[in-house]
Amino acid sequence: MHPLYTYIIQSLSGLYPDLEVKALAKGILTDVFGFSAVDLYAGKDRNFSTKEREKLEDILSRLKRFEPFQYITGETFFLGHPFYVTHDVLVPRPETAELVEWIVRDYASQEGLRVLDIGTGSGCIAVSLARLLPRSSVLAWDVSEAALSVARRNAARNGVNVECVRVDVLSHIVAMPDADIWVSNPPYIREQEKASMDRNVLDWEPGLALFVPDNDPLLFYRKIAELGSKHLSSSGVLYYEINQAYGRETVELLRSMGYRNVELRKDLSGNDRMVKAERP
Ligand SMILES: C[S@@+](CC[C@H](N)C(=O)[O-])C[C@H]1O[C@@H](n2cnc3c(N)ncnc32)[C@H](O)[C@@H]1O
Repeated sequence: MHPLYTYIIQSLSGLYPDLEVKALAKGILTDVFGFSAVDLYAGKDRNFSTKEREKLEDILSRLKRFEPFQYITGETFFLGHPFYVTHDVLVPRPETAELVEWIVRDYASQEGLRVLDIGTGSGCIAVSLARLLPRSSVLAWDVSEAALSVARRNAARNGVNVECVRVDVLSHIVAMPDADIWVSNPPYIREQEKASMDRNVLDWEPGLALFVPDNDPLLFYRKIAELGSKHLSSSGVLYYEINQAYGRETVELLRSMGYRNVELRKDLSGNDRMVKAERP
């Protein structure tokens, strides 16, 4: 094993689970410093400049403060494709990829769909749907202009068109688009859950993307469903990523608003995570 690999492991040991420390050590040396995995495991030496050494120390000190590795490198992969991430956007999660896969399976044979992604963040959902649904037109909303600029860069990076517009979905919206699919992974963590959250999320990811008031955890789901019941196309479908603690409540909310064929699904970890519902 390369001595730098061992050095990184020693520096981070005890701060993260062992497997994660190993993954970080490999990620730092291969993704950031361009080591090949073979050279790394063979312990093959290569010149490591003073500048590289300084950069490594900077990365380690940021990891010691639990900054997510994706923010340090400025990018991540979602459904196998590269996405820029900054502190203005949530790091895309694997559960969200499962939601995108559900939509793509449902609409595999259809072309020219109109899609609206509400709370687009990095644009991971919007950009992936633009890439995977042939000839679709995709509109992405977010209240954060900084997030929208990341989403625009990600659309360009992945070679797709996504129209990114600043909209506060909780306020009065003047122009509602016609769309066949509405998808949203809105903020859904209650303030009271902060106490049990990992520091890498709590200290570093944008609060605007995460939290809802304790007394109204379904705030975004209700508001978006209200708009959808009037403005989704007549055969339109709503897809949500949800808080695992609120599967039943979200389903009941949508049924009570007249949505049809409401379906709740679990993610790969077995938690209630996604809901699909047809327009009333
Ligand atoms: C949980 S993040 C999801 C980001 C991305 N769609 C994903 O799945 O990784 C929620 C997003 O909703 C945005 N947001 C928060 N409040 C909003 C509002 N009132 N109107 C529109 N977007 C909002 C946040 O800026 C954030 O980007």
